[in-house]
Amino acid sequence: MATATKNLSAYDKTTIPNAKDFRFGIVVSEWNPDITQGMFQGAFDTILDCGGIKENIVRWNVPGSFELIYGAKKMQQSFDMLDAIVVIGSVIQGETKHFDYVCEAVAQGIKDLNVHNDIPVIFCVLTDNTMQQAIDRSGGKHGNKGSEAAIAAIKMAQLRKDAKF
Ligand SMILES: Nc1c(NC[C@H](O)[C@H](O)[C@H](O)CO)[nH]c(=O)[nH]c1=O
Ligand SMILES: CC(=O)[C@@H](O)COP(=O)(O)O
Repeated sequence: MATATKNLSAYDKTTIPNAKDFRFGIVVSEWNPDITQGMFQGAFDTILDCGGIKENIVRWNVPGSFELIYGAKKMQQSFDMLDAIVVIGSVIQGETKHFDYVCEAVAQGIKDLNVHNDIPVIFCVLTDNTMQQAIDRSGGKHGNKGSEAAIAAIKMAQLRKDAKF
């Protein structure tokens, strides 16, 4: 289903686990900061709306989306009690193929963290053709991908908790 046919911020709280006991890490890229800050706010607000506690949310910033990989890895090594991590980035097509390499590298790197480590890392990285597409998906007409990512983080934290018993 294309984003254009759904609202990224829509969720039914009755279907979401309570987030009160979960601790979240959020790594935020500083490229396209208005976009990434909008997604951070969406994620932060959604976690609190679902019962999360602001003191249980830690935020680190990194220079660009490529650095989300290392930032998430080091966050896992620095905090042994996190239940899920959300990485937030906005990659927008420029004149060259750099967009392709950054997007592929970040997707593969975050995938690898999920494969090799025990903390779910949620991929909240917009890969847009234009700034308007990014605006539309970070609190604009298509909702907020940060909210969608927060819901995924809560659900995966619960899955990880349930899997231990
Ligand atoms: N063009 C964008 C970048 N490029 C920077 C890379 O992510 C990286 O920081 C650099 O190559 C140094 O390693 N990053 C974004 O997040 N968004 C872009 O649109
Ligand atoms: C995704 C990028 O790195 C890109 O925005 C950089 O722009 P350009 O391809 O024009 O150098």
